[in-house]
Amino acid sequence: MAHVLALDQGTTSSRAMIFDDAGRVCSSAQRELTQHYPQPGWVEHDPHEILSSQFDCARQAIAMAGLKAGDIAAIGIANQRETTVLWERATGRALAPAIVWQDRRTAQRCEQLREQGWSALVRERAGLEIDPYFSATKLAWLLDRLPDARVRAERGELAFGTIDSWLLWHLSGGRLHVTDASNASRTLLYDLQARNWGAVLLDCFGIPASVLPTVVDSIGQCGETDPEVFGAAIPMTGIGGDQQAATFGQCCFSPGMAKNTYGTGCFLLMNTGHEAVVSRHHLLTTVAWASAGEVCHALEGSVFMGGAVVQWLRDGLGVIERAADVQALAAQVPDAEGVVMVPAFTGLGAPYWDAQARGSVFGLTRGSSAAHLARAALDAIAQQTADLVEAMRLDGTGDLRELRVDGGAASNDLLMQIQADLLGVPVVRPQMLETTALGAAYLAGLGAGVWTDRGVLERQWVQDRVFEPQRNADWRATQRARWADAVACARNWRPT
Ligand SMILES: Nc1ncnc2c1ncn2[C@@H]1O[C@H](COP(=O)(O)OP(=O)(O)O)[C@@H](O)[C@H]1O
Ligand SMILES: O=P(O)(O)OC[C@H](O)CO
Repeated sequence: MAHVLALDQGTTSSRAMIFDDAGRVCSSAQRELTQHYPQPGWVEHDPHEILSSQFDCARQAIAMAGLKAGDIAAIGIANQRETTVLWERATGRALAPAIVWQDRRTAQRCEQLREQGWSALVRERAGLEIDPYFSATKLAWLLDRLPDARVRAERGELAFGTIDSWLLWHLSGGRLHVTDASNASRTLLYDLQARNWGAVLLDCFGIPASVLPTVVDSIGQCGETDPEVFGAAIPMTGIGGDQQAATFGQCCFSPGMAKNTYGTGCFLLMNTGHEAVVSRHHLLTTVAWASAGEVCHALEGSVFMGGAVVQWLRDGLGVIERAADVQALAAQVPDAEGVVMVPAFTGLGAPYWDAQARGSVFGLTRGSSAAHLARAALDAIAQQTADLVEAMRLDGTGDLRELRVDGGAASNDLLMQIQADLLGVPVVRPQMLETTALGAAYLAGLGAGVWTDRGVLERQWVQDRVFEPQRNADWRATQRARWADAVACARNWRPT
């Protein structure tokens, strides 16, 4: 029996899971990652803690499965995307903390670039919005702020990478400086048509080509681990940004299929096939995966506050003890009774891209309780997702037939029912909710020949529950209109 090791390096934790060739979980290990907030709007990780936590749990997962490194057929990597690391090639030491995708320090620079009129060209070439979310302005910030960094980068002494590149560099003992196309397509520097770094984009963001990794396929061998790391050389045959990996793990292999992951944020990706559909409604065009020179694209909507709203109810307001308690609290009331929450705590992502909007609650009365707030929080998660589905429809993707769901908050039955009601399409939850790690294993297993084709994987996908819509179109229209009003009010509020 063949075994595949999946490394899932996420925003809040590093995870490692071993799967057998029937797609079953043999072992799983996880380590929390320290979050650093050195200034308002800044979010950082220690790149070396990312390495130690990820490698420790990989070793633990191998041991827990009763295996040795030599028994592992392949390693697949799925990672938090956009997060930016700059390191010294000679020593492999990071020059500064990693700037995390949630970090807003380059908001002004992005505004400047938008004012200079770069948005249309960038959207056309990179498929993305000019927003601090993506890597390019984070990397430029490091090159401009760290002593001698720009000169050293131009001399070829420094390497840039998203977390996949950073892990691969150290897994290979400093031999590999690569990234896959799905991660590259989150940097603002990758030209979707040229299928490589784009000279105009490098110019726009002021990035020297000498710091960039080589772009490789998501499926296929890119190298082997240094035997020092796990005790034997293991082929590394799969790489994907975590949301693209989850799309693969959900077996959304055909155009029109979509998944939404309800984690800290919500990330909805729809497979658009070979075509890189450029959105006219502020969604993102992204590489889903690349294999044997073939590229599959996706339209993506990224929502910054998903399950994190529930964390706020827990840690900020203290109205629940555990995230899962939100369901019972929200179920105490039949609906939010006019309370609408817009969770723009860090601005709004797709399709608004409004860095200035702030979290707001509307419609409070003397009768409003914690239960109404909890209900409004779940409504808000589902409404933000409905915004994305609506934008996709306007982009001409056709009507969504069903939405596959995963991530921590997808275990919430009430949220899933609200989602189905607001979308008017079935919401389908698989038994396996760790689809990111599963997707990394699938990419790697296909790359190593553990699985011969995607049909085998489709047969391993098992449904847990389908949530059918229970409300009519009039109800949906009223709810959506109320939400649109609330979003407009939240966007009119300007923080001082
Ligand atoms: N039953 C639940 N209902 C609603 N939200 C939940 C529930 N369980 C977990 N969450 C939320 O889901 C998120 C954790 O999901 P996870 O997929 O582990 O996220 P990530 O990979 O982004 O760290 C947290 O923000 C948490 O508040
Ligand atoms: O680490 P996650 O699962 O919250 O995913 C983060 C995304 O990749 C950011 O784009």
